Amino acid sequence: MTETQKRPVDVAVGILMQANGDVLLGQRPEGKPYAGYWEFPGGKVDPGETIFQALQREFVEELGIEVVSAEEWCGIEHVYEHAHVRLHFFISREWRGEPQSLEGQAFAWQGTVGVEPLLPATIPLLEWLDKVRY
Ligand SMILES: Nc1nc2c([nH]c(=O)n2[C@H]2C[C@H](O)[C@@H](COP(=O)(O)OP(=O)(O)OP(=O)(O)O)O2)c(=O)[nH]1
Repeated sequence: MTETQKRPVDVAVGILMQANGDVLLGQRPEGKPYAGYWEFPGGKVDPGETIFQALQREFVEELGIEVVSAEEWCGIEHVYEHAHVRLHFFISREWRGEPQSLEGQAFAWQGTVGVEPLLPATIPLLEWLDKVRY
């Protein structure tokens, strides 16, 4: 087992949920592992940050959005070839700003999620999400 597989990396992931249940997904940009795959916006937690602070930072950097509040929803661990990740999913219904493509990525509001491919660790979330959508 390699070093990257042994040590899980914390990742903050945010699901922005509109009043009608639509959620925001983004497409991973070129140059990252799984480029072109769809995901919920987020990224790795930096040293010294709380997971929620990382979530807020990533949303500003990627989308120009200020996440005002979010509730921690569920956690998933997944071992990829490139990393062992511990994903912390938050649901936010309170944010400021409209999403902008600050890293050149595509994004889309989706009801029943129809974009693909999705990052493998995120796929099971969609079924659970349908239960809390409204
Ligand atoms: N944002 C996000 N990451 C996910 C999801 N599902 C999933 O398996 N991941 C994984 C993919 C990556 O291995 C990891 C996120 O790391 P990343 O490389 O995108 O993070 P980052 O933006 O901090 O990247 P960088 O600064 O290192 O370029 O979490 C998801 O739904 N959203």
